Amino acid sequence: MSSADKNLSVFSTKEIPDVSNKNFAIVVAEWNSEITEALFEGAYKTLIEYGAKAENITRVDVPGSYELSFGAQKMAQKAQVDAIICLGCVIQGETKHNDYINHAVAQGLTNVSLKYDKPVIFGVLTPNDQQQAIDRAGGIHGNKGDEAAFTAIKMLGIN
Ligand SMILES: Nc1c(NC[C@H](O)[C@H](O)[C@H](O)CO)[nH]c(=O)[nH]c1=O
Ligand SMILES: CC(=O)[C@@H](O)COP(=O)(O)O
Repeated sequence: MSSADKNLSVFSTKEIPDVSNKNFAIVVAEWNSEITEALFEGAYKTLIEYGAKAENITRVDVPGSYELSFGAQKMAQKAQVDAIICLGCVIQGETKHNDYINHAVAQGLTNVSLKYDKPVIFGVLTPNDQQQAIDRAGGIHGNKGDEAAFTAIKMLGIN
């Protein structure tokens, strides 16, 4: 189904777990910071809106989305961290570089999640151009940061 004119950030608010005592790490890629900062703002706002405490949210910055896996691993190794949200934006260029990054970070985050038995959320935009990124970082298609944060909360309800 086309994403045209669709808010991709609509999600069910049923059965939201209590996360008032849960610790979240948000790993943010610095590449395309205009976009990733908007994703972070959305994720942070959503965590607070659904019960997380500001003092229980830690932010870590990495250079690019490819480094999100390493940043996630460093956070997952911390016993007190309950869930990790990874935010990035990989815009297609002239070569296949974006494909290699996207595949690497998707697999890398999955590996960290399974290795440390903790939710590691893929909040990485993979747009074809800047406008598609803007549309998904607080624009007409919602905010992928909101979705990523809400996903982390819901995953903490799985025991
Ligand atoms: N072009 C983008 C990058 N490229 C940088 C890589 O993520 C990585 O930092 C570099 O290959 C060194 O390991 N990163 C993004 O997040 N977004 C891009 O559009
Ligand atoms: C996705 C990126 O790393 C981006 O800088 C690649 O650009 P290009 O494929 O034009 O080298």
